[in-house]
Amino acid sequence: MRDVGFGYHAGEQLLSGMTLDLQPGMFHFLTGPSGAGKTTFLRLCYAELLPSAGQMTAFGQDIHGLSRDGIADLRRRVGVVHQDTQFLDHLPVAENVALPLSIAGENVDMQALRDLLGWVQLSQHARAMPPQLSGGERQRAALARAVILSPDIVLADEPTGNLDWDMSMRLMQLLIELNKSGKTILVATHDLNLIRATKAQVAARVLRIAGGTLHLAGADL
Ligand SMILES: Nc1ncnc2c1ncn2[C@@H]1O[C@H](COP(=O)(O)OP(=O)(O)OP(=O)(O)O)[C@@H](O)[C@H]1O
Repeated sequence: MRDVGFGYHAGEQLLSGMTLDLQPGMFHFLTGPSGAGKTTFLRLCYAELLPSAGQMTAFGQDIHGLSRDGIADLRRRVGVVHQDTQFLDHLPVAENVALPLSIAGENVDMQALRDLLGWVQLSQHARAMPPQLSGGERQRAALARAVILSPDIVLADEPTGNLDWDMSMRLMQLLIELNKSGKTILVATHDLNLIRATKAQVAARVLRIAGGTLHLAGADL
C-alpha cells in the first residue's frame, strides 16, 4: 500500500498516509491502542473495505481495478481469523471448517479435513457443535477454517483475545508453524507479552497503528 487512507464517514479519515509492503513469508504483528484501527486495517487487507485514498495492490494487482472474480480470488489467497469467530451454530465443527470449500464449489477431501482437524487438535470435536467448544477450541477451529483453502497470507484479528496464556501460546505455535511452512502471517494484538514470546521463536516485524497512521515499531518490543 502507498499512502493509503480510509474513513468510515465521508470527509473523515480514520487512517491516512499508510505505506507498507507486507513481506512474503514474514511474520507480522499489528499492534496499537483499542479503537486505533487494527480491524479496519485488516479489512482493507482482504478488500472488505476499499481505501478512500492512495494506492493498494494485492498480488500485483490494483485493488480498485479488481473484478468480482478478482476479489474472490484475492480472498481465496488470504485466510482470515475474525475477532468474533462467526460459526454456523447448527453445523458441526468439521462442516464449519470445510465451509470455504463448499462455498468455493470444491469437493471436500475427507482425509485432508481430518488431517487439518488433527493439526489443530480438534479431532475429538469434529462432530461437536460450535457452542460446545471452549474459547481456545473455537479459535483453533477458526484457524483451520482460515487455512483450508491453502491461502498465501493468514490474517488473525486478536486471535488470543479471550484466551489464557497457555492457550494463547498454543495458538501462536500453530501460526508459527504456518509461517515456517512459508505463509505470510499478520496478527493484530495489543498483547505485548505475546509479541515478545513469539519473537523469541520467530523473526517478526511489528507494525503499530497510532495517531491515525501506521508505523514500524521499535526493535525493543
Ligand atoms: N463499520 C463501522 N462504521 C463506523 N465506524 C466504525 C466501523 N467499524 C469501526 N469503526 C470505528 O473505527 C475506529 C477503529 O475501529 P477498529 O475496530 O478498526 O479498531 P481496533 O484497533 O481494531 O480496536 P480494538 O482493538 O478495540 O478491536 C473506532 O473508532 C470504531 O468505532
